[in-house]
Amino acid sequence: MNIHVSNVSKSFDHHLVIKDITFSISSGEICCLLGPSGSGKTTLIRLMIGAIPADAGAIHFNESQNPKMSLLKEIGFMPQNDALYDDLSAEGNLKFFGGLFQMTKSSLEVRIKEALEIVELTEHRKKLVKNFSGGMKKRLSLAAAILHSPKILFLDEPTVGIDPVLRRKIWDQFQVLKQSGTTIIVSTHVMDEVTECDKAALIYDGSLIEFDTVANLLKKTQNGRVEELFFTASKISKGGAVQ
Ligand SMILES: Nc1ncnc2c1ncn2[C@@H]1O[C@H](COP(=O)(O)OP(=O)(O)OP(=O)(O)O)[C@@H](O)[C@H]1O
Repeated sequence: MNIHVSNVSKSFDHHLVIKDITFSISSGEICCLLGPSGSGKTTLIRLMIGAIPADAGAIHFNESQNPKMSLLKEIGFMPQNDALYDDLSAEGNLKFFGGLFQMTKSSLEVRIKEALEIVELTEHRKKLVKNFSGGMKKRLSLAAAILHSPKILFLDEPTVGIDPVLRRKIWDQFQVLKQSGTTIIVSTHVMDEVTECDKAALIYDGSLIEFDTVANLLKKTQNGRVEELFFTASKISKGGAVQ
């Protein structure tokens, strides 16, 4: 599904935190949201999934404006802070989330098995989540987000606390999802992950200061290094030109 964000703004307590943001992402693209802490990445994701209403502007998935009930099943969301039930097992959590998406018993069973394999939690499926490490919770959250095979996947810092080997595996999985047409929006502070993405949105203090392909953005930096994108962001925000 394509995503169109048009002139979206959002304030909290009279403080404007998302400022007239417009961009588009095509089906099967991976777009990362880059910006310093507090720049508005999570808020933008929450606006896109329809968890909070925009004060102005609109968000469309293909031709349909979100939020819309019929679009719910098309959206997968992995929040920054895991939204899991501590007193349920890994499998119990996935059954619960699958139930929300009204998956049939048989497809739920198949998808739980697949999702647990992807995040390497098969052997821990019966364990209560309260006994999970932070990284295991993160992986289970990811399994919950992809369980219903959403057409759009929103990931808010998905690999924090995950070791490099599994992070590589998870990104391989994102690339597989992309190949099958899933559109992925991911906020990240991990530099290596930026080069996995097709497009990047640089956000600073609630404004979209750059939106382009990662290849084009890297060409605009002084040394072609991903880290420079962050410095670019702050230079632009201070009125400096991109060198
Ligand atoms: N529910 C809320 N009520 C009031 N202010 C909020 C709320 N949610 C976010 N904010 C404010 O909006 C701004 C953007 O926050 P947001 O969490 O979107 O940033 P972020 O880029 O995701 O940061 P991080 O990288 O640290 O997760 C911050 O100033 C934050 O304090």
